[in-house]
Amino acid sequence: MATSGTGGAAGADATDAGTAVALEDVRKTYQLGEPVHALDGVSLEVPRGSYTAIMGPSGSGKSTLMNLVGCLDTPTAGTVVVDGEDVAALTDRERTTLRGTTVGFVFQTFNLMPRLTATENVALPQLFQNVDRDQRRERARDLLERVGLADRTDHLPNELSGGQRQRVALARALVNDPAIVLADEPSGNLDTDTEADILDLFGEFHDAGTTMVVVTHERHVAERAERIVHLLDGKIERIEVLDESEGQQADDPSSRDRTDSGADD
Ligand SMILES: Nc1ncnc2c1ncn2[C@@H]1O[C@H](COP(=O)(O)OP(=O)(O)OP(=O)(O)O)[C@@H](O)[C@H]1O
Repeated sequence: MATSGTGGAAGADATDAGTAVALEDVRKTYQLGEPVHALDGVSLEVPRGSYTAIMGPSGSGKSTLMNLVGCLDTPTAGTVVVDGEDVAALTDRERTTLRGTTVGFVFQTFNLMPRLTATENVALPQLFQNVDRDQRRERARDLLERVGLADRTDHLPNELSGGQRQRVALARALVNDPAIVLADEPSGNLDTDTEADILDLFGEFHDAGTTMVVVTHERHVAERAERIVHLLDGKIERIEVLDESEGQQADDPSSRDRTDSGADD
């Protein structure tokens, strides 16, 4: 299950209960003067409960891909299916609901509310979940403790360091226990110890069944995943299967370091 063995069959499996995210021949073109083909025919299946890293040079389309999977944007062509839903077929309201309940998004810019404390920021997404105030605060404080901020719960964002803000954003992304966590450069601002704590936390969520998709420039961060999708010029260059922990790919040398034919035109 660590990788799609069938390449271009993403669409066929799009509503498969075992698939968290399916992209089929996805294109995203920005029209700013000269058209920019940020994604140029990407097909990818992300199995439920898997841990995927996305790597690639600056401008290769990583953030564009994450925005599509996070239901923040729609493709120019092709289909994006998240948790069984074709994102393009949803109304704005349905897309917002899917984003709020199924996906936890850790942005490169943290988007914290400046006038809310760390606890209030983390508790915010639960407002849409019918959780009462005390429970919201308790859950938020618990997560802040898990990201190492037990002593900063009442601080405002501008009273926190960049790395601490990053951890508040992470706690907020996890607060609704989303089925899919998307993280764009999650450890960019963190010192080595904090980074290790965050990556351990990702590992815990993955062990508990959460689907993890992490964009990173750092090889050691990517190596926490089961596979690395390498993007180049808006296309999947290759998919590298790591999968040390599961052992299920160990007998299948053909699945290592291979090119996913479904990703190519
Ligand atoms: N809103 C936009 N309007 C126009 N062009 C855009 C827009 N967003 C991204 N692009 C262009 O699309 C391409 C892919 O950008 P994207 O942000 O997805 O790359 P990336 O791999 O995430 O890069 P980085 O590692 O630098 O964050 C780039 O050439 C970028 O300039």
